[in-house]
Amino acid sequence: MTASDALHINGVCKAYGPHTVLNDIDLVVATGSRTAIVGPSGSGKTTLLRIIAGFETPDTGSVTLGGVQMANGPTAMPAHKRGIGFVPQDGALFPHLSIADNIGFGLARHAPDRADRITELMDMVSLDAALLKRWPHELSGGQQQRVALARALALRPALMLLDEPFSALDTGLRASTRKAVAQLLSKAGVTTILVTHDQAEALSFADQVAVMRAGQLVQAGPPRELYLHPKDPAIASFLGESMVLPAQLTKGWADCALGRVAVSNQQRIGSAQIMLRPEQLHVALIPTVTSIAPTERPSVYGSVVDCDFGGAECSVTVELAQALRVTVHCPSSTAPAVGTRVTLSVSGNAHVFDSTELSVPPEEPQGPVLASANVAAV
Ligand SMILES: Nc1ncnc2c1ncn2[C@@H]1O[C@H](COP(=O)(O)OP(=O)(O)OP(=O)(O)O)[C@@H](O)[C@H]1O
Repeated sequence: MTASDALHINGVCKAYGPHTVLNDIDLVVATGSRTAIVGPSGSGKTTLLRIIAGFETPDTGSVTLGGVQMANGPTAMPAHKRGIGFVPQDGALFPHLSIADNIGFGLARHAPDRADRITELMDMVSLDAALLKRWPHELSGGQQQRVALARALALRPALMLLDEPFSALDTGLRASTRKAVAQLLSKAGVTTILVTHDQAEALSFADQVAVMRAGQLVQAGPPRELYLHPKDPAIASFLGESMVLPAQLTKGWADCALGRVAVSNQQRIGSAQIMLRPEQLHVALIPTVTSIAPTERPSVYGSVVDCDFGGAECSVTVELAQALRVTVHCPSSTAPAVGTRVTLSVSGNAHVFDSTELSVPPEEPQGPVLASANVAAV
């Protein structure tokens, strides 16, 4: 453990009766950083957050915050002594208290600086002090979430836990509230853990993303690292649209249904599964043959069979050889029409999934594989 590591979770296990909910969780969260915990419903995210907060105890394993032990198996420090802020999904403001009294709930009633501190907290969460006299039901959902955050910040917590705090907000408000909250927590230097179902939210909010699956923490790291180099296809598709293809690898190249594609792993040879993100795929109208040099000729041709209009972007489905279909996102302004013949090209490197059984070189070198079943997802 180092002094800069705010939170250490070591070997945490939790079961309810015969049902194991958390299985040997290890996680480190650095001081002042933001971690997002994502995973499918029932994977154990909220249980882990509740153990950190002190609302539940682990069966085994420990939780340490700033060098102080919060829990070691069922022996645990009470939640109110931990110095941890918690903002639940619905904000959970007290409906019978004014906004000022909600924010000042944990502050000493007769403290001389109470009013100043409440105004300062309103300012921190970018709310007008004129709202202090209102009741919770007189505020919008986004304003209520900010009040809930101000109430949690009032006690200057060492760690802030956010349990899906933006999920009740509509899309536009959700994005702006998320950004504002991220900025203010970062400015205040508060270490934060966010639990969310929304992978885009996790990727944009956090310095570290931790992916949970069936009670296990399957991968944790910087958002870009997880998005571009997920450990397995399930994590890949959980973090965004992905296309997983069987391929044959040779020295930095993969031969697959999309032709020859550069890969990030130069060492691997033989059979493997590779992944591309949709933004790496590009369609273009077929150029006249004389206008391109032979080496630049794209290797894959297809026909547009569907174009799904989505506002700024269209999802264009292209049928390749052997009836393989691939969906590509294009700006609506340049999306090719159904029936158009197009070329499909790939930019950047494909990610190669780790797989020990596939890293053994095949006995016979194999030629390029162009068409194969299994163009998964997108
Ligand atoms: N108090 C409890 N008693 C029994 N089972 C529980 C209890 N709390 C949670 N569980 C079970 O533990 C599992 C994990 O629940 P948890 O709420 O941690 O998942 P989650 O990943 O947060 O899910 P969601 O995204 O749907 O909120 C679920 O199967 C749930 O039914």
